[in-house]
Amino acid sequence: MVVATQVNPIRMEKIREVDIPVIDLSCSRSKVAKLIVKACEEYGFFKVINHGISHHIIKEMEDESFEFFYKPLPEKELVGSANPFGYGSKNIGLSGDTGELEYLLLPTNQNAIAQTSKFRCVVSSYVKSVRELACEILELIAKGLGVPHSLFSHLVRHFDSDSLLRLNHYPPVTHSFHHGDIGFGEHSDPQIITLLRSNDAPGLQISLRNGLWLPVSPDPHAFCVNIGDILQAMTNGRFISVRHRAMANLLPNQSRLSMVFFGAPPPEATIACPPQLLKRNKPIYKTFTWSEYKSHTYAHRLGETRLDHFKIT
Ligand SMILES: O=C(O)CCC(=O)C(=O)O
Ligand SMILES: [Fe+2]
Repeated sequence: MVVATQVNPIRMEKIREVDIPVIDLSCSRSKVAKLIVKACEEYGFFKVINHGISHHIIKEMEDESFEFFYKPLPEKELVGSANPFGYGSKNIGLSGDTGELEYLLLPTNQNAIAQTSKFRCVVSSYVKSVRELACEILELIAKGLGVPHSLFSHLVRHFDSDSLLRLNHYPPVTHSFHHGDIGFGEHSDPQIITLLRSNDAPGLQISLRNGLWLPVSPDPHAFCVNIGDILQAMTNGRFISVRHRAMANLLPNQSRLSMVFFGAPPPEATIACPPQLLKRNKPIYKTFTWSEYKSHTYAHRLGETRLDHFKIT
């Protein structure tokens, strides 16, 4: 006897709820190291809480940033255009990309921020704290991967490290903008690691492997951490340099501010996957210097997958 199977005419597809990993840095180092490596492999993105950076340092940096952005345009322009450091509005980079934001690019090396004004003092203590947190995270990654402790962090601690602080201000857009309009276009960050802190206005989204965009809920008490292209190259593609974007700020009365630290190598550092991480695999990427990578990045559009150019074919 043949029993007819009942076919449900409506096929329900359960879209898996994706939770962004939130990692509590006050847990044991070995547990945290494992969780971070897993997050870097699955998403290239996670949040950290209990990170140890004082609320006071973050708040002062936020207040000073708003004070700068609320100045009249001619005053903001006095700091020079954002090439390589200074003020920019709407134009992102030199290849024609634009966005619904204004921003300030600041150097992070000790000499450049010799303390002469309140603003520079505040930047200096924020950078010091966030650089230390970035290096701690890189050391936890090294532990999780079983490679020497300072394999990645020494590049960011190096005196000539090309690390950068970027302050992004997304004022509320006033004209004909719609839900879904972009504030800062899709890209991956070229450096080693990025630590982003935003105020409580939403906007950041990350791209999942299946091509869906996942909004990241704002949390002023957490830092968002994302893997950059250099760490994808140094792990031979094991870690994902996550593609992300920021949506235009449609809030009627609230500005969005993101303060973004990019941990970068010194210009002449050679970037290659160390033998311990290659195991028996062939290297995917050619060896290059950070300065070569940066030149390539700046000569191309924001949305390009710039690391592909360095693939061994
Ligand atoms: O403001 C944001 O949330 C994203 C900014 C960003 O991706 C960047 O500055 O590289
Ligand atoms: Fe970014």
